[in-house]
Amino acid sequence: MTTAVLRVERLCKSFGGVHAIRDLTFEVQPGEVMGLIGPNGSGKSTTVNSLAGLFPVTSGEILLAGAHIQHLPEPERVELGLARTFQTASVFPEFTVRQQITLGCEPTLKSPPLSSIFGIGRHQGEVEAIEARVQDLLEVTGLAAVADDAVGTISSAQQRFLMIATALASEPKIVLLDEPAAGLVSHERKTLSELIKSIRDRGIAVLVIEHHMALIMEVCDRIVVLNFGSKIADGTPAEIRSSQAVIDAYLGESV
Ligand SMILES: Nc1ncnc2c1ncn2[C@@H]1O[C@H](COP(=O)(O)OP(=O)(O)OP(=O)(O)O)[C@@H](O)[C@H]1O
Repeated sequence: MTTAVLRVERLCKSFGGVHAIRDLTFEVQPGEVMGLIGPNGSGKSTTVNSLAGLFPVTSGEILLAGAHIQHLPEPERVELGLARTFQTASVFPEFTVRQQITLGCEPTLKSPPLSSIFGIGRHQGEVEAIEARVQDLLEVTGLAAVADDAVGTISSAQQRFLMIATALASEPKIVLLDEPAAGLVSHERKTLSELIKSIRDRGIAVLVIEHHMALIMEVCDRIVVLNFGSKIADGTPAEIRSSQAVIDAYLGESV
């Protein structure tokens, strides 16, 4: 039996009297794309933020490739193979696209912090490997043409792809994508769905939060549905589409 890349067990997170996540259990298998959907306020972002270590959980367990991570700070989770993107682009506008992705490689380096950008104290053996990794990510995310442009000058869609490239630079076992399609137009969403599939084809698991149902139904192998912080369904896109509980809580008759 393969070990799940991510296992969430009986997770609870409360903010004062607000129970944002209640007793949530699910698994993501290696190389699987899992969608996390639900109405506004159902607990999706709280789940991703809890997994990434943005704040402590109230109770429950989080296992990354079989190891408990719920007590670890965010940077250690990244080093162990859990990467994420944010709903809003959080980048350094004065850096070039290439530098921004290079910075994403830092958690995997033996050299001192920021040596990948400033070139001081770098292990020579790492230099070529990093450059090759960054070039590969520029190409896979469609950013090669703007590699040497300042981050602040590229389009908002390109900034979204840059966030994914930066997350992938840490060579994760799983990447958490928080509303990656927000603000994208149709042809950009198509590029995004191809990118998500190519991430899976590299053996990296993906957990994606998204309100754009056509994208979710197309790219996901499995979908977990939340409502009021609790899981109300877990199944294939076809199963989710026909679940009466999901239709009642979230989808309506629209898909
Ligand atoms: N930092 C916080 N402090 C207090 N309450 C919070 C906090 N973050 C989230 N909540 C509450 O937790 C619940 C779940 O919110 P969350 O943002 O996780 O939902 P969501 O499914 O991601 O919603 P959306 O689709 O609108 O992004 C909501 O009731 C929200 O008001």
